[in-house]
Amino acid sequence: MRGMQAVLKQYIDNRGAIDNAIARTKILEDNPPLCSALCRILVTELIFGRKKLTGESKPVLTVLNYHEQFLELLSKAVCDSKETKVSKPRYVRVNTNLLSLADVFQMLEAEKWRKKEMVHSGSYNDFLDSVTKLEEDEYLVDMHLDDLLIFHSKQRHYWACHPYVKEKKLMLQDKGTCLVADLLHPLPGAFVLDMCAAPGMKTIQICNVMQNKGTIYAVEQNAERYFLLRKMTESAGCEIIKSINADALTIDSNRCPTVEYILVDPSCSGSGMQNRMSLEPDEKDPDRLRRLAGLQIKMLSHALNSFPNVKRVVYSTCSLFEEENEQVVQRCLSLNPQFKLLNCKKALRNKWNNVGNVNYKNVGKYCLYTRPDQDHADGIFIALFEKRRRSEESD
Ligand SMILES: C[S@@+](CC[C@H](N)C(=O)[O-])C[C@H]1O[C@@H](n2cnc3c(N)ncnc32)[C@H](O)[C@@H]1O
Repeated sequence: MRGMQAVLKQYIDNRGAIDNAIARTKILEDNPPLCSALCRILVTELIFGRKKLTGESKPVLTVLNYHEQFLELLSKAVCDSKETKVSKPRYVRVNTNLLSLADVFQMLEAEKWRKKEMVHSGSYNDFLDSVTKLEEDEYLVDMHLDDLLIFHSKQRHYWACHPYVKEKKLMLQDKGTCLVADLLHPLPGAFVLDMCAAPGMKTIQICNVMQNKGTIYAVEQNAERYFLLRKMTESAGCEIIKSINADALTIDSNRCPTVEYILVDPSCSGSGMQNRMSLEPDEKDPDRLRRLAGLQIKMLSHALNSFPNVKRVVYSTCSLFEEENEQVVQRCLSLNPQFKLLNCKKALRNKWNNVGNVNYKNVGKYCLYTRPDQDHADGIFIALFEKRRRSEESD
C-alpha cells in the first residue's frame, strides 16, 4: 500500500463521505472481526487511492466484497475530490518578538510574493471570497489580525520548510486559534495566566500582544509537554514567561498573584481540527465527552473563582461539540454569576458570521465559532468572560 501518511491524508479529506458509506453498507456490523480503522484505510485506498487492493487477507477480501456498493456510494465524493476543491489556506503568523511587520513585508517582496489588496466593501464575506480566489504567488493580510498572513493551500509545504519558520520568526498558526489571544487582549505590562499552555502557540501570541512586557504564568501539567513549552517559548524570544509544571487546578493567587487575564484552553476532543490524523471509530463518544466536559467545567470555574484581581477570561476549544462549548459556558456562568459574557462578534466589529447555538439563551449569540466549511479554518470555539462591576452584580 502507498505511504500511510498519504492514505490517511486522503481519508481525512473525505472522512465524512467514507464514514457515511461504511455505515450505510453495514460492513462492520456484518463482519465483526473487521477492525474499523483498517476498514477505513482499505476503503480509502480502493476508492480514492490506487483503486485496487493487493493480497488475499480476510480484511482485504471482505472490503472487496463490498466494492460495487462503495463505488456507488462514493462516486460523488470521488468527483468532488477531483474538482478544484478549496482546501484550507496556509496561515502564517508573524512572531513580533523576533521580526517586525515591516521586515516581513520586505522579505516577502524579495521573495517575489504579490500582496493582494482587498478591493471590496470590507465585509467578511468579501474577505472570504478573496481568500478563496488567492493565486499561488499571492498573499493576503488577514482582515482581523494585522500579523496574520494568508497564502494559497499549495504553499503549505513551502512555508513548513521556510528558514523563518524554523527560527520561530514566523509561526504556522491557524486563523481560529489566533483569534483567542486577540480577544483576550492583555495590555503590555499585565499579569496573565495561561492555564493549559503547552506547546505554547497561544502563549507566544499573548506575549506578542503584550509586546513582551508584563508577566505570563504558563502552566502545563504534562512533564514532556512542559519541556516543549519551555523550549518553544524560549526559542520564540519570549522574555516574560514564568513557566510552571503543575496541575492548574492547584494554582491560585498565592502562587500567581495579581492575575488579571486568564486563558483556559483545556484538553478537548479536537473535533474541529481538520488535519487530525485520527481513525478513531466513534468520534462522538458520549462517555468521553462527559469526562472532558467535567474537566473543562472544573478548569473554567477555577479560573473564574480563584483569582481576585481577574478582569477577563477566555475559554477556547478546538471542538465543534456543544457539550464542550456552549454547555460548559452555560454551566460556569450559572456557577459564577459575578461574570458576564462579552459579545465576541461585536469585538470583531461585527465582521463575523458564525456564533454559538442561540438556543443556549444568553450564551450562544455571545460566543464565536470558526467553522471549517465556511471560515476556511480549523473549527474553534471561543467565549469571552468579563468580571461584572459591583454596580452590575444584581443584573
Ligand atoms: C489544547 S492543549 C493547549 C494548547 C496551547 N494552549 C497552545 O495554544 O499551544 C491543552 C493542554 O492542557 C494540558 N492540561 C490538561 N489538563 C491540565 C491541567 N489540569 N493543568 C495544566 N495543564 C493541563 C494538556 O497537557 C495540554 O498540553
